[in-house]
Amino acid sequence: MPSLVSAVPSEECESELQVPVIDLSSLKKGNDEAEATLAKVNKACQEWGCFLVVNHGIDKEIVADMDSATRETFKVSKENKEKIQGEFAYIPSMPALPFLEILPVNGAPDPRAIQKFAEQMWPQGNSKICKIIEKYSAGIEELTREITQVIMKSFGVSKYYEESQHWGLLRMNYCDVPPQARGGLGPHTDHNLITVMYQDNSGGLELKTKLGGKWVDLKPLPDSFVVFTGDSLKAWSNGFIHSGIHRVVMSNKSPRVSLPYFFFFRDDAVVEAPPEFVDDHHPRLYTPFRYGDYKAYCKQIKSARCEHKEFFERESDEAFLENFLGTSTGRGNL
Ligand SMILES: O=C(O)CCC(=O)C(=O)O
Ligand SMILES: [Fe+2]
Repeated sequence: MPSLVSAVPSEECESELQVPVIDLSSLKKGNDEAEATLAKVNKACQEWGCFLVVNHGIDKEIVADMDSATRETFKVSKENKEKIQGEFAYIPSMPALPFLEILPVNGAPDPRAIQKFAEQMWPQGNSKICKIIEKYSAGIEELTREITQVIMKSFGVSKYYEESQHWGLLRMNYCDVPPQARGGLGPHTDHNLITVMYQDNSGGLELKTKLGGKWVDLKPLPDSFVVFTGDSLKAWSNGFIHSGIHRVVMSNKSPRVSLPYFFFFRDDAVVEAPPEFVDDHHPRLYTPFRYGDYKAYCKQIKSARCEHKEFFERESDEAFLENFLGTSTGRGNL
């Protein structure tokens, strides 16, 4: 399979330090253009674990409405936000998450789940915000599935994409840093397959380069979404796909909104690299594991760390996946 080329960052990436921008509309054009875009996606996954998408098909009005709806939602009382409980609960600002609040919209884009969410936030519900979240989350769900398939296609393994194996979670992030302070979200990788994220124009999002470990600004690009490939895809691709360390560092800015849509394996799915990723030169790096076990492992460690301030600043020198599996191997980012 031609895509199995070990990732060595090209000079172009090293010098310009610019995360690749993928024009999704080019995939629907002639074969040559589509092939070139797939090659770019493949390279971005191997070298960066991150890319931006443009011409993705989600109207900018829907995104702008969702940005406003998110700001409106965070204005509700803490008591109401705390009603969001369960596996994915409201997370108030914590010592390791200075000035960041996180609200999951569990069950979106299902309209009944969104209505339940709105009723928890506002006693009378909020049909306007429900409609906005419905439209946005349906769009981002479809886009995320499309991007997942494009990534798999770029590695020649799209036959393994199974609609029912995956699900998504929309989260609202709100970061309000007081004057003279510094805050955000500490360095981490995402544990899911991919994350497709809107960020407003505040800035502050950074990605660590795979080789060299330099922090690169993921500057807001109008009408784009940021895509991170996570630990699950790294394991599933036998280490070919990179899981990029990223963080948010902000000071002296007006409140920042971001909307990550996390795409997961189902808990009982077994994450196992298909044979296309394994050969004599690329032995199997990760023992197959049940995704739910890995998710629980990460959650336990992360929850404990939220209480400790040092985890905001601390460099993520730790590889969750390798520690979970008790291996010390990896391709490139350890
Ligand atoms: O808010 C951001 O820009 C990043 C969020 C993020 O990395 C996460 O929630 O995992
Ligand atoms: Fe993240």
